[in-house]
Amino acid sequence: MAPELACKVTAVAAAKPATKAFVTFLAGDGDYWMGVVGLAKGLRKVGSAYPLVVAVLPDVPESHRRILISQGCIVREIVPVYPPENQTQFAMAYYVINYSKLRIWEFVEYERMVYLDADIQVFDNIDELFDLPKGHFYAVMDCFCEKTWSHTPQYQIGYCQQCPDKVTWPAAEMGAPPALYFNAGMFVHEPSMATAKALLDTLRVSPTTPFAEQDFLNMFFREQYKPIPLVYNLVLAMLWRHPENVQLEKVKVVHYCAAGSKPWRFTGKEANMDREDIKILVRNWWEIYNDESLDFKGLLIDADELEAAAKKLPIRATLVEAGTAKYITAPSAA
Ligand SMILES: O=c1ccn([C@@H]2O[C@H](COP(=O)(O)OP(=O)(O)O)[C@@H](O)[C@H]2O)c(=O)[nH]1
Ligand SMILES: OC[C@H]1O[C@H](O[C@@H]2[C@@H](O)[C@H](O)[C@@H](O)[C@H](O)[C@@H]2O)[C@H](O)[C@@H](O)[C@H]1O
Ligand SMILES: [Mn+2]
Repeated sequence: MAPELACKVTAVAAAKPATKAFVTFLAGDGDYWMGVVGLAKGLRKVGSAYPLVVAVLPDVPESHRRILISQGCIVREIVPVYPPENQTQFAMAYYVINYSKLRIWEFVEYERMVYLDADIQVFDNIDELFDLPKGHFYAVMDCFCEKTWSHTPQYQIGYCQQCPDKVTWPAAEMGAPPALYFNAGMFVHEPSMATAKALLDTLRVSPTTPFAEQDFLNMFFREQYKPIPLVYNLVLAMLWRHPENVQLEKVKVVHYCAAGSKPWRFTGKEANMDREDIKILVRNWWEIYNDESLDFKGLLIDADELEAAAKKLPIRATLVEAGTAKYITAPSAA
């Protein structure tokens, strides 16, 4: 075996198994796979040391799974989680599938994971999040000012946790103000079968609510929740709702969650989508998505082995066959 290859293989073989990883969620046969590819390339661009796991529902087509594997992702199929009898109108009808995110607590081969929605892009290295003290649930505070919150008392009186002094919470009439509430598009968690079971057992007896699994996670982790700075999950509405809280040049993670802001289907026609800052953020997403230098290079594998990989076997092994020195590097930054 060529000496330079031997050291490569040794280096890979010696690499510790990944006990930390980013994880995202993919459902359906629509275009969110483009968000996952963008995220995988973004994490590679910032030189993250951890792989990207993609929890896919059974309805994600093989063709999309192959694309994700070719970008170095570790594809894991999950069993869908359906909420109890659906008594409520979700803020967005498709939110019903988002309860399946809860399966990522079952990924117990990882001791720590950072969850990122597929409509998120990472523009600066955030690996430090994996080393935050254990025992807490870390996520960024959300904003209550968008119309999607019109069902809530805080929206009706113009109260938002992002500016608690602007409209004082009328405790006398309305009791205690709402607990700090996080956006569930990004969070740091510790997989555990006990937590996974407790989540599903609790879900079974919890009423569904407009923000689906986001509301549920806020209720479940209410005592452990620790806010982390907004730079780790810029919910786009903050740009026009609370610009005083945003220093865009310091933002590390952008969450394209505002209506009409998904970069891969951006038209610029919806409210606020004609803003210069939004157009720049969408352009920045596309620059990463289209950058071929960020494509995953480490996969030297023929079709039948890709077939095996597409059957959700995580690619971590080093395959070296005498004669045909083929090897797969463990996905580094996804
Ligand atoms: O058709 C869909 C809708 C949602 N998602 C996943 O569910 C997450 C939450 O949905 P979304 O980000 O659209 O919600 P928002 O943050 O905009 O409220 C997405 O980021 C994807 O990871 C998906 O894979 N396919
Ligand atoms: O299923 C509920 C979803 O709720 C959240 O999105 C909302 C929330 O951020 C609101 O505050 C915004 O107003 C809204 O635009 C945005 O879509 C999460 O981002 C998403 O991952 C998912 O949990
Ligand atoms: Mn999102």
